[in-house]
Amino acid sequence: MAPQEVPAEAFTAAGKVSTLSNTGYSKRAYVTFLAGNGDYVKGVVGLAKGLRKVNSAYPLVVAILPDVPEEHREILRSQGCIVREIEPIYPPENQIQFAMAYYVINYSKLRIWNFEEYSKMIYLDADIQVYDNIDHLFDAADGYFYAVMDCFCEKTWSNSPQYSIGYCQQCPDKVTWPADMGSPPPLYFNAGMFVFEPSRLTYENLLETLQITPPTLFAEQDFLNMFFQTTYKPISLAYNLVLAMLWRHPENVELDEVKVVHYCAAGSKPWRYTGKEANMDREDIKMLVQKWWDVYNDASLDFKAEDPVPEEETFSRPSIMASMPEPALSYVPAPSAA
Ligand SMILES: O=c1ccn([C@@H]2O[C@H](COP(=O)(O)OP(=O)(O)O)[C@@H](O)[C@H]2O)c(=O)[nH]1
Ligand SMILES: OC[C@H]1O[C@H](O[C@@H]2[C@@H](O)[C@H](O)[C@@H](O)[C@H](O)[C@@H]2O)[C@H](O)[C@@H](O)[C@H]1O
Ligand SMILES: [Mn+2]
Repeated sequence: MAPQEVPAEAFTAAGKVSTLSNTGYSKRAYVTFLAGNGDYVKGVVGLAKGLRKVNSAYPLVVAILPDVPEEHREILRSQGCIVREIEPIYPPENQIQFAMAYYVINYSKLRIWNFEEYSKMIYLDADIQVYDNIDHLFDAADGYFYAVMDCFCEKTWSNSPQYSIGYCQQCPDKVTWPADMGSPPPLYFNAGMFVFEPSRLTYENLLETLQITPPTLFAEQDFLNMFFQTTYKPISLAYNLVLAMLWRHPENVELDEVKVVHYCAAGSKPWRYTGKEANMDREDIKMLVQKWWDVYNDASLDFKAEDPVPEEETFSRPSIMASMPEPALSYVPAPSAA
């Protein structure tokens, strides 16, 4: 276990915040994000079925942008998802060009901090699959932001200072950080999976801070790393295997112990996998893509009428909250990101 990781026992019963499963104000849920009318909806369906397969005790909330078509919303409801429409969020209008265009849509993820009827949530990208039960992560101590450390070695990082000197936090001793570049970057997480506590106050701080934070390469992932730098707790990569780790840092990966797989490497999205991109012809990649399809195609994992019905899609906030206006935000209808 890398020294910086939170020991597994941190998630044991000791210090459990609440024994109520999902009633009252200690509700818990998984949450993902869906934008556009493209095929990421398949990712969400796969995730909903994967969570059912591992007998998760908690529902899956899907935060959707207005451009998600009704047909896709219906598919998600029929799979037992709680569908919640959110408004897009863009960084300051005049600075969007500094983030890689593809990622700008991901700033809208920040809306999930406003789902305050939940006390704890686990965010999962739609290109993630859960192969072992991870409900115990909900018992992690409050007050921290839990996520898995990312890797800086893929080409997507080519415009970053880390990449330019061949530094990666996954092997910090390989290339020492040069003194003339200041102190080494703080531990940096992949924002495709994280454990967090929704809160109106945090939500407003996030949005206010965003308005004065120039966008950078990895858009909301960079922003979240800055915002949660002092409360970030690294957890084992078993909870978010960024696929590039298989060829960039195989010595850090114990594939048999991986619970969550993140299909973020170029060409690895199962629903559009061709096997033609770099590394996509690896046997482990082919196995993991097939594993995703096995869940997606398993009709026995479809939501059934006798399954516990997900909570209402809308909720009544205590009166004081209902009267609080949404913070003024400049946003434009999001382009379909699909
Ligand atoms: O057209 C899109 C692009 C992205 N996403 C959502 O935004 C997340 C982040 O994008 P992606 O996973 O492609 O980024 P990566 O992890 O590959 O960098 C996805 O998992 C989806 O949940 C989406 O719904 N539609
Ligand atoms: O908007 C920025 C995105 O940044 C992250 O993806 C990156 C990161 O994983 C790099 O390390 C990879 O090299 C790269 O391929 C991949 O796209 C998150 O997974 C995604 O949810 C989202 O936050
Ligand atoms: Mn992803």
